[in-house]
Amino acid sequence: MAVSQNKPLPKNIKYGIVLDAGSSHTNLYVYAWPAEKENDTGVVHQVEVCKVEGLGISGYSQDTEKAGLSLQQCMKRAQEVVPEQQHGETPVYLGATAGMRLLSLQNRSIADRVLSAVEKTLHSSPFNFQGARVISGQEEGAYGWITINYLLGNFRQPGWLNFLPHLRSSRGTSGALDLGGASTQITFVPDQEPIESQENSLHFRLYGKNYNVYTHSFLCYGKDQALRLKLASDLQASSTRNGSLLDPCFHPGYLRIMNISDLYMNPCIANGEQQLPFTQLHLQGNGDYQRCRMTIQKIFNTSHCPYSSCSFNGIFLPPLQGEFGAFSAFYFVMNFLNLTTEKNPVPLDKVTSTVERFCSRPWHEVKAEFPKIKEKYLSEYCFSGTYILSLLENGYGFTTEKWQSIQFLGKIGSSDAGWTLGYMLNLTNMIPAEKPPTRPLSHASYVGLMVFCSLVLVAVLLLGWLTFHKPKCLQKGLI
Ligand SMILES: Nc1ccn([C@@H]2O[C@H](COP(=O)(O)OP(=O)(O)OP(=O)(O)O)[C@@H](O)[C@H]2O)c(=O)n1
Ligand SMILES: [Ca+2]
Repeated sequence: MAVSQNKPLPKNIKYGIVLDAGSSHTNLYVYAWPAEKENDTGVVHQVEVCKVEGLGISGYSQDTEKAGLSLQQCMKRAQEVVPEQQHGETPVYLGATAGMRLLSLQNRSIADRVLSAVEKTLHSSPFNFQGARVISGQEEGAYGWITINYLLGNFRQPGWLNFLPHLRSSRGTSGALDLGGASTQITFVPDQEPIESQENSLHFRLYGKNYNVYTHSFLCYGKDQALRLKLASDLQASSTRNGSLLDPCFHPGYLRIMNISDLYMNPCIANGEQQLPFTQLHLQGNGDYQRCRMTIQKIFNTSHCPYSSCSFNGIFLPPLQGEFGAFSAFYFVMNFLNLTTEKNPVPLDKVTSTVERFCSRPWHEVKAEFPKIKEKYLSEYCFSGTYILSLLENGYGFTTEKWQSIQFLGKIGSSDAGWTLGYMLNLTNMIPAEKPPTRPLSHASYVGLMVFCSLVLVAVLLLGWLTFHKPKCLQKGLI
């Protein structure tokens, strides 16, 4: 085999920027990759994440201009990270998710104004602005799946192993579970083919391989909207006359006051505001995991299924298959509960008992233990932990055994797990349909191979010399 060498070129790094305009907040990601390796798998990585201060862009419906202004600080940060001479060639994309999907359903013209406001800010930056749009739930699921499999190296078929077919990477892909504030996605390659429902079926050809992927995005089943669904269902079931409600999903001693109009002001709650004799809801926590789980259960309708199997609300779900990576709020919540630190997945019964114990702790104690965590997050980890268990166990059917195939992940290497990287890879045509031809060895591998061959040669020569000119000490033995 002839060994050719790639001369080390001066590093030519390219950059790309994606803004993830989520329902609860916006993150700006800067990605970088060596220009000459553009089509390799696994070379693009995150070099910066900037968290935009304040609300998600859909939260500025009352003052749409502010949605644009809110992005300025992170755009400035991106200008510091990307070398100035490359600003003009660096693409910027903004993708908005479920918060904007809901706002569009509620009031299309306000949603358009929010998008125009963010476009204005991005246009005025020195980067190459490529567009701001609301991405579909299907895209969100698909790009999340592409991101994690790209970062985990599951698309990689190492060229140098190709002549040893039995060693060739036979690992499959990993499913993706994403939990946001307003929607949640499940995406994986099922065993069953074909996929029973067209709208849940995606087809990709990546690096010379075909993938038939199942995906579904549940709008309104992100953790913030799911809490609203639960509260609306609790209210409907209760006979409260003054708006006081005991809530088992909050800690004992926790109190929250909400405006009824805020609760109902959104398209997730189908039957809208009923004639209630009060305008405010007084929630009083009592930290009871079992009851919390029962109230959450009610937001999953499992009464009908027009397919061979369903998750809930009549949505098709094929049998779960393979490993899963669970990220965003799945990770934030599990990580807070210290359930992501061990090497192996934490068993389901331990997760359940941890959430149960956490829910039962008095609020003043929890607050004193975690003074630095935002109260909005902290007060909801009991609900969120219980919701995650309901969604995964009852919604998707992860049994005790299948639970072990879920890995909760925040980052893979330096990159956050999420849909943004997959989105950029796709829009910049960085994932080829066919496998790129095997490249000659990289400089580092070439040097390594040469050093290795030299060492082998020296060892052989030494052995030969020892065999024919045995030194006296070895002939007699040392004792
Ligand atoms: N350390 C953190 C960070 C976030 N959250 C919560 O996690 C949820 C989801 O966050 P994220 O995945 O960022 O959702 P978005 O992308 O904003 O929402 P969506 O994808 O639905 O548009 C939010 O309720 C947020 O309050 C949390 O509990 N702890
Ligand atoms: Ca999200």
